[in-house]
Amino acid sequence: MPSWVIDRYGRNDVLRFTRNMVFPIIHFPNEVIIKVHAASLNPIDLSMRSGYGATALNMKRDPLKIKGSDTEFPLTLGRDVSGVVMECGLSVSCFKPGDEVWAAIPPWKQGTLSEFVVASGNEVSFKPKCLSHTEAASLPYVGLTAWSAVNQVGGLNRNNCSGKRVLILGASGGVGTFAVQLVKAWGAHVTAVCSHDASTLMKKLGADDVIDYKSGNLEEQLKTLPLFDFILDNVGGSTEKWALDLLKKWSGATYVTLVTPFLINMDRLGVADGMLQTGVTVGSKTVKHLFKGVHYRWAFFMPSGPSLDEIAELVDSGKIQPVIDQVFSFSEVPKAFLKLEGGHARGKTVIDVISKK
Ligand SMILES: NC(=O)C1=CN([C@@H]2O[C@H](COP(=O)(O)OP(=O)(O)OC[C@H]3O[C@@H](n4cnc5c(N)ncnc54)[C@H](OP(=O)(O)O)[C@@H]3O)[C@@H](O)[C@H]2O)C=CC1
Repeated sequence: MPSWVIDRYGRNDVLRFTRNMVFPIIHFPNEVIIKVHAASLNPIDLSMRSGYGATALNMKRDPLKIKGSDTEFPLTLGRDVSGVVMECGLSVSCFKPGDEVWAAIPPWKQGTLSEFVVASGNEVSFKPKCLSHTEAASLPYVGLTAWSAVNQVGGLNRNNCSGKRVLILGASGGVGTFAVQLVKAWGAHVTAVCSHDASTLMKKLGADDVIDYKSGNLEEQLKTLPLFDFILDNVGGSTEKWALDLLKKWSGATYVTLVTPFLINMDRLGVADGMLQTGVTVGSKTVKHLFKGVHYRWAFFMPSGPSLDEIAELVDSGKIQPVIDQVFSFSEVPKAFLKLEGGHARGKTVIDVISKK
């Protein structure tokens, strides 16, 4: 089947189009095969192209590897899919061939830059009815990441979010544009931090305050605002040195970052030492900030069909809309990677897998 694959890690020239990728088969009774209509790219695709996370991901891939090949290559990138169910394993009762579905495929599985992809039934959900496949493919990975950070790790939900002051750093990208809409839909007061040229988009998505991080000292600008109940950090780096001081103290206020050294530590130090290092880092930071009266947390993308069901409801009720930066045809996948690599995302980079171009 037609797929974009890599045979080694590296820069953009490692991407290779083939018509001869082996058609996927159902290994476990809970799996479904999806015909991919559209996919999208995320920063993790760029990182994985260069070998990021290979140590940990290869451990998870092992059960599949022993079924045929002794390496992870040829490896297909791409995490998001919107498409149509082609075949279901024997224990799949929620879906049948012909259903229009969406999913985010975890990074240890073969990806969606391909004509077909295999997913576990519990990773799949019915596509929002109001969206085309192209629109739908822009949401699962960033939506589930934001859901994990805001809801599962941060503890915010539709019942407790009303009136809470939420700060989103890096609000103009894939995760940020979703997170702004999510907490706004739950009634929060949202402060979005982005470049000046994204401020109209942020207002359109519902942000109450928009701060341009390039105009003057960001920390000083944010200190002039009332304290926050929740911070989502999509930027990382030096931000966490000062951002936690913007939280209300001793009130359960939480800072959640998506930029963590979890997989890098394992690539650098091996699995055991990498996990140890990660545990020590997150543990010491959590305790340090707990003594200062605020919560410090890391969050990760979590594949989940049930969470996608909830996201689909928000989409179909008009509370969350896809934010698409640019759409590429399947033949333009390398160009789409270069676009993503250029940074300054305003929402998502989408691939129309079955377009005729
Ligand atoms: N832990 C996990 O499981 C996951 C982690 N992530 C991570 O979260 C981060 C965000 O992901 P995603 O939204 O998909 O990325 P995108 O590339 O879509 O967006 C990043 C956005 O941040 C903006 N930006 C860059 N620097 C700053 C800054 N200093 N302050 C404010 N905004 C800034 C960029 O625009 P501009 O430069 O023009 O301002 C861009 O709009 C990435 O680092 C990603 O790796 C994502 C998913 C899962």
